[in-house]
Amino acid sequence: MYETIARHRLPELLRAMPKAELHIHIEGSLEPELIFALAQRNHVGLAYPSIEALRAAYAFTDLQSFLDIYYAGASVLLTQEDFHDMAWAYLTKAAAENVLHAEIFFDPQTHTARGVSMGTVIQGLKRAVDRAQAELGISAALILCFLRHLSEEDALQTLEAAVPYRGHFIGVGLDSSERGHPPEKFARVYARCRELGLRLVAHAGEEGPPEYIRNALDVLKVERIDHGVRCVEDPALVQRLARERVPLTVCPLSNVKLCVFGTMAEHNLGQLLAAGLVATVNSDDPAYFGGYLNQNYLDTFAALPQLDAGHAYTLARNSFEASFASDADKARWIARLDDTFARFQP
Ligand SMILES: Nc1ncnc2[nH]cnc12
Ligand SMILES: [Zn+2]
Repeated sequence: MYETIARHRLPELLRAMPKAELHIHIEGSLEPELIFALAQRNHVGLAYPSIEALRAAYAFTDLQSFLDIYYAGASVLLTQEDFHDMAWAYLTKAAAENVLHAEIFFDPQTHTARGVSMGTVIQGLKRAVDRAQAELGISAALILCFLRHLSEEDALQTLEAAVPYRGHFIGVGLDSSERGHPPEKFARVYARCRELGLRLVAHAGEEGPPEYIRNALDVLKVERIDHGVRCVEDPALVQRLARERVPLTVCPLSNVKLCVFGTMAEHNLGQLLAAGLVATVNSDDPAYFGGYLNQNYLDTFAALPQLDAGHAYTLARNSFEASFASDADKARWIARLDDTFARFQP
């Protein structure tokens, strides 16, 4: 229906279209400038002498090489104000990119292991979420992620520490080092999360095999898969994901920076959409991977010639439909999306 919109208008359209972001680690939005400012404010020492030296270290060979530097960057976060400032900086940028709704991951174990309380993390983030709704008109919700390189016992204790703040987050996810830490390692903690009525997602099929995607669905009973790009290695799984309309939160710039794909031209987003999957575009860790949400859309569409305005519409619509927002909010946002595309029609 929108294929008639000229290719040269795509960048303008991609920027203007309303969209949701469903895969953003808030600690991955921490820009080097803010890392240095918070280090100074909190008297925390850093391993890098300057902002430029830190940024120069952002050359990753795989997920683990990134995670090592990402956890080091998060060490400057100590107070509620720090968590607020980090999330506020992200939400300000997202609102300027026509993101109407963001579902934001946070990694409490990264902070509680350093002696920062669960309340400090969650209340600081929640203040930014509430302020962004009031001052920027952007809707946001928090998703607590368990670190999969740690034990399930640690995840269970983390969940119990978060229960007093149950009203401040909508769901749980699973992130960090994927290989060697399969979803079934977290079966009991996800069962407890289901009892608590939390929404469930998990990273799977980023570096891990298609079996991790299957087990995230069958054992953890997740509602969305974060990344999931390796599903294409298992055609029966692709068929199932399409039939059951399981959303995939794909992160193109991340995938290239972490060498999941050699170049953006080799990314399989076009293949996922052609297979009828409910794929979405997301930024993952924008401060580390070279761009926020619109840059992900722009670079992907520039590199994949088969993607046109019809795909842009599908991706934006998928982002709303795959969100955990109310049906009324989804309908309102999709109406705004339709209005934007109508303006671009020849
Ligand atoms: N891309 C990613 N995969 C797994 N864990 C992460 N934590 C932050 N970004 C991540
Ligand atoms: Zn991620």
